[in-house]
Amino acid sequence: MSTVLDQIIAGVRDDLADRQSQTPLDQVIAQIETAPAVRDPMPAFRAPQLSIICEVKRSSPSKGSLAEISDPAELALAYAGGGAAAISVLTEQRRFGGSLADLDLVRWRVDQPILRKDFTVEPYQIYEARAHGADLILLIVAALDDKQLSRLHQLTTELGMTALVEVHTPEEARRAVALGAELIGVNNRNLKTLDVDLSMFERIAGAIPDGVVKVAESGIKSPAHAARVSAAGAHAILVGEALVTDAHPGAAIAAMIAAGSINSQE
Ligand SMILES: O=P(O)(O)OC[C@@H](O)[C@@H](O)c1c[nH]c2ccccc12
Repeated sequence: MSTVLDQIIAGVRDDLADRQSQTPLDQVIAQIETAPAVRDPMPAFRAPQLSIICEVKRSSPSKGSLAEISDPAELALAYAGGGAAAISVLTEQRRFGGSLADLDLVRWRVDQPILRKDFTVEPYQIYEARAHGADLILLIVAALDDKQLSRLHQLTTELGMTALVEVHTPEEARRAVALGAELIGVNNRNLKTLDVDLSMFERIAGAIPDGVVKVAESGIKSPAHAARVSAAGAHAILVGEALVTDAHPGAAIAAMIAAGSINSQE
């Protein structure tokens, strides 16, 4: 039976084929020449305080529509004002309502490193991310075999970007570590069923060696949640829904950073 992840990826591949026929790869590669320089997100993630990657997300397969977001750059600026270490922009269209145009808008107005959040399955998407000014891309281990994973990871590094390598099981964490990933995200949401369980991070973080930056992703809605994953070893959290649905996202971010940084203030 096909999982939600399989269905999402089938749509992503269709949309990708359309873009590839409109803009051949050599044109995308030529666009990289004029793209802004890549920003390195790792120093901020390695800082003693809890870092937050704040997500621009209009809708999701689990919740449907979350927020209108007529101006993604305006929202990203509010995130930056609250202390975001990086901004995640969902570019998947069918289920998340995003686009590369959103990425462009945010890139023009915000100085923080930007994650192009999509279901990366082909090198084309990585060139495209770089051409549109992304600094990080997402690699979902559950969606890729080891050969694809290592090819896509290597290309990301060659283009000067950072890969956020996302896992949901101890076996996927083992594969991410074997790849040499320096930034690993534990998704508390199972992309095959969409169930969220905050204890996933706690269960998997211990299997990720020191030196790797650990990100707790999904289902983090409050300062208490931020404190919980920080106590379990998260250097950063990735938050979408709780911020796009909050009237004062900047204040919500500041409260999460404060609650999640108590452990680091020894
Ligand atoms: O909105 P939330 O529950 O705060 O989650 C944000 C982020 O973790 C989530 O959007 C996400 C994590 N991994 C993904 C992979 C693809 C699309 C989306 C995601």
